[in-house]
Amino acid sequence: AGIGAALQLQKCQSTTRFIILEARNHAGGRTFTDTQTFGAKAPVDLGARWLHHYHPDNPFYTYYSPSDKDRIDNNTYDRLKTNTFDTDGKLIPLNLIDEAEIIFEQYCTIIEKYPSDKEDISIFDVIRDEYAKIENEKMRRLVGMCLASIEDHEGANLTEISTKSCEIGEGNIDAPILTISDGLGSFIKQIVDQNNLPIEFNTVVTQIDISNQSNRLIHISTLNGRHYSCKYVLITIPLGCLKAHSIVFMPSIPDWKITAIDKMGFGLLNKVFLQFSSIFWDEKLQNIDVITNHYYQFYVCIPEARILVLYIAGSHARDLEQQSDEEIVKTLVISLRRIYPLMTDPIKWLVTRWTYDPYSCGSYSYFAVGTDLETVKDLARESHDGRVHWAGEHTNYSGSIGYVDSAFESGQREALRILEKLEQS
Ligand SMILES: Cc1cc2nc3c(=O)[nH]c(=O)nc-3n(C[C@H](O)[C@H](O)[C@H](O)COP(=O)(O)OP(=O)(O)OC[C@H]3O[C@@H](n4cnc5c(N)ncnc54)[C@H](O)[C@@H]3O)c2cc1C
Repeated sequence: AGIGAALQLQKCQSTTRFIILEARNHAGGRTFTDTQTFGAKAPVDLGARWLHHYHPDNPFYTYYSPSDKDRIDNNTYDRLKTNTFDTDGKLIPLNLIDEAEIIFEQYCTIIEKYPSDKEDISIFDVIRDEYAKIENEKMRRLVGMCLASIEDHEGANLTEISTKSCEIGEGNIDAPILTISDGLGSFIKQIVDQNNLPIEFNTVVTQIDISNQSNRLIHISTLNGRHYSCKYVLITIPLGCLKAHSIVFMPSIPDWKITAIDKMGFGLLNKVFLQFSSIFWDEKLQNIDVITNHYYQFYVCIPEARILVLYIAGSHARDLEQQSDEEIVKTLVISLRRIYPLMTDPIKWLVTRWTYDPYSCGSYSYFAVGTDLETVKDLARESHDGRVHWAGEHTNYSGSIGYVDSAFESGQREALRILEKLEQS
């Protein structure tokens, strides 16, 4: 969001002076491509990997021309390029998956048709009775897996997600999805470098003082003892940091915004990267889904780097964060070995723990039970006499929320507002 705003402000730099204060030692926030752990030839995105809504309306469209190495898909899941294995390690035939998907589609229709005049309840509460009716244990597991894919997408448990609002904020979901081979984080970094954006790295903002009425200047203090003054400030820190009160506001954030911050859901999606000395799975596969007695394991395959990436969300992700890397890897290897008895142990691994990232405190926002578009509008609405502006994926009320392009669009939106005010003053 900060980068989107900065590019917009840069267009009018002759009249507007601005600076981005960034806590980390690099740009991109939740888009970061790691080229160290597995080497420069095996870049991995620790946060966002896919550029969704990839069509000419996407603000990134003009910034990037896909190369032959990149991929453009209609979906991140292709059933023909996915193998699904049951608890006994046996491959589940496609016709059973199809059957499960038909039931899942019926649930989606029930969710969509939930009456708008009824009290909001969780997705799970809406389908609970139908789900309980499935007598065949295998089918129950398969439908459960389809349901778990929603949890993966939202970063939250079905018991937490709003039935009435879950469809909002997806944007043009049918538009293609771009996978950049060098990493989405590398692409965002490239935009920052090419445009020479004025960023002060390693600058953790701790306090924003808007109380001075005499000169109408806002005073910003940072952890490394620096002070900045400005007319307007745009806050683009993640919702997780707002929930954790990581910046002190003087006077404090108004109650209506605090309510929105507290109510809106901020989910958790983690990734576990496992690199092997050789590929033991079918090289053509895009995904491997494994049903275990504890949770569903969704792997994305990166054969060119001999890597499998586990995506895990919600409470399972929170539980996993409590374990050591070695414990996590051991559990995953045990369930994978049931399918591939001859596989070797991974040679390298990497586990993300987004909850404990102090500059994110989770992964991305979702509509928690009881929230709606008004909540997002409150998150976006300026405060403190119009001098404090707000952007970030969680504020993008006129498009999608939770995505990289959502964040960028919200930054552009607020930059235009600030520019308008500066022009009028
Ligand atoms: C595991 C994971 C997978 C994801 N996958 C996808 C995907 O495939 N596609 C997709 O579109 N989206 C994905 N997302 C979501 C996407 O990454 C975010 O929606 C988007 O990057 C958010 O951008 P933002 O500008 O709102 O926040 P951020 O990118 O988090 O930027 C906020 C910035 O504020 C900085 N900051 C925080 N606190 C302070 C402070 N006190 N002082 C100074 N600076 C501070 C942070 O360091 C950060 O740089 C994923 C996210 C995660 C975590």
